[in-house]
Amino acid sequence: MTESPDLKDDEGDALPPRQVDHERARAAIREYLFAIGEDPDREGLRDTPDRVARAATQLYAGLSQSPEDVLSARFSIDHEELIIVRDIEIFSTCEHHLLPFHGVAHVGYIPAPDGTVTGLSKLARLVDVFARRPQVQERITTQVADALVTHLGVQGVIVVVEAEHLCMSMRGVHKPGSRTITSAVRGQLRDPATRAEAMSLLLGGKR
Ligand SMILES: Nc1nc2c(ncn2[C@@H]2O[C@H](COP(=O)(O)OP(=O)(O)OP(=O)(O)O)[C@@H](O)[C@H]2O)c(=O)[nH]1
Ligand SMILES: [Zn+2]
Repeated sequence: MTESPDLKDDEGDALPPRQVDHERARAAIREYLFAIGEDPDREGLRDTPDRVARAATQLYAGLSQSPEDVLSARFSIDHEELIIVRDIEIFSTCEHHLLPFHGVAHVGYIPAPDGTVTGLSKLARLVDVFARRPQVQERITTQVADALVTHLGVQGVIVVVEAEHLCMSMRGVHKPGSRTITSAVRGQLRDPATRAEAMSLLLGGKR
């Protein structure tokens, strides 16, 4: 397994990618069902711990993936202008309540000075690497931006994420429909004119 530099221990050393321990997850969900007053042996719930453990391998697949693997697809096309992929659907899990948050991510970047770009789909894959972990929205946003700087050497990047958090909709404060918007901007895209152009392209025609 390759090391994943974005996963660090308390000393800042890189941790190896993590796989879901299926048996442990299954046993924990069975126990959780007992804890909420359910009977995990009743017919409808009998296979639920196993299903939830299998679902966890998808929901948290990003824990075993690293951004540099995704960004290894590179093409030299001598392009040094803004590239934007917007409306990338994003599903993540809030690390506070383990409930979903769902929305869209928009990613724009100005390639490295040598004009090297990555595949368009890789931007969406990069978002998934960070979204498929227990997360907060701000961290996904900054991790995507920083990965493009670190691994692709981009001259500028802007990432905007808009999402609804089910922990705010179906419990707690009970505010369905509220959307949280986060952004991260690096390099040349901090320039006000470039940033304004990027924002109008990112959000253009949507409002
Ligand atoms: N900043 C940030 N907060 C989040 C995110 N997802 C969930 N939260 C918030 O995490 C906070 C946790 O607050 P706590 O007071 O510790 O937990 P709680 O008692 O369940 O809070 P309530 O949700 O207000 O009922 C809540 O305000 C959530 O809205 C996120 O992605 N970013
Ligand atoms: Zn939450």
